[in-house]
Amino acid sequence: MDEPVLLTGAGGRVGRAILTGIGEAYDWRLLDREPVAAEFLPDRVTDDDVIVADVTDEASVREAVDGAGAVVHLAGDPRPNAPWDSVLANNIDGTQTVLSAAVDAGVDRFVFASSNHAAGAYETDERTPDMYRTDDEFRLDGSELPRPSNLYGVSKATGETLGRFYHDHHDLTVACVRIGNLTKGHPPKEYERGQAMWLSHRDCAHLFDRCLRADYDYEIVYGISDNDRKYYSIERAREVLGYDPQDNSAEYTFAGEPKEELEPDSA
Ligand SMILES: NC(=O)C1=CN([C@@H]2O[C@H](COP(=O)(O)OP(=O)(O)OC[C@H]3O[C@@H](n4cnc5c(N)ncnc54)[C@H](O)[C@@H]3O)[C@@H](O)[C@H]2O)C=CC1
Ligand SMILES: O=C1O[C@H](COP(=O)(O)O)[C@@H](O)[C@H](O)[C@H]1O
Repeated sequence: MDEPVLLTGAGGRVGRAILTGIGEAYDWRLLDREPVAAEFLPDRVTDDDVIVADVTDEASVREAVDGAGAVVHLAGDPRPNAPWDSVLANNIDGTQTVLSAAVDAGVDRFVFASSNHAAGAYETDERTPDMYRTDDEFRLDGSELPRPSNLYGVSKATGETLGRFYHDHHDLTVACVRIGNLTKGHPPKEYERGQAMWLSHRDCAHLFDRCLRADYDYEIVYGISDNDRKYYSIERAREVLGYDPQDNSAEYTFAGEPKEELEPDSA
């Protein structure tokens, strides 16, 4: 891509994973309401490319998106127990502000950080905990209707719908990534659900790279590594985006230790 990519929420956990993995592959504009730590800034990023602003501040967002070819929109309140006033402002109004500015600026594609919590209510008492286990065949694939776990999940389902609206009416290419549970170095410890939806840092960066490069129209995909335990299908992401994850929570013990290091030396 020749034009810059605007990354909102650049200083957060997902933003840092993306910048660490593919920071040198694009010309970035980074927007966050907090300063982005210098250690995560790609080499070519200058002070002019870093915007400290809120995504609900329309004038700042319009300036940030001007001339960008794509937007990766991460900024928002990530707390599953976030209150309505926060998700309404940061997640719903913020996403609409960025989408609206993006189409007005002629941006071609928009990659949205949705969440497992947009569909968390499929995890019924009858299905859990079996669905978190390797031998269970239940799968969600992104074609199902949203069933949010909480108001945060409602805000993510709303972001997906806003993306659909701007795709249908303004021809914007949109990918909504229902991110599972991103942790660095190892899967969430002693947490079956978290290990079923683990997204490693390198698979996260690779998936967002594929969202920026692949040819598609509007997609909802799950963002998890290739975990043996899984209840989210990653087949659509493989087929349409060319996602080829390298990590699997089964390569770690339940306590989060890499199994390889525990195996006796075979030499
Ligand atoms: N970390 C995870 O496992 C998952 C994350 N997500 C989504 O990914 C996105 C990023 O999440 P994380 O990096 O984990 O969260 P984070 O809290 O580490 O990062 C969010 C970043 O966005 C910024 N931000 C928040 N509200 C803003 C606003 N109104 N204007 C400008 N900047 C704002 C924050 O300053 C922060 O740097 C969120 O939308 C979250 O809902 C979804 C599923 C799982
Ligand atoms: O959307 C999100 O989901 C992950 C996983 O959810 P959890 O309920 O298992 O913790 C969460 O860690 C992350 O903060 C959130 O943004």
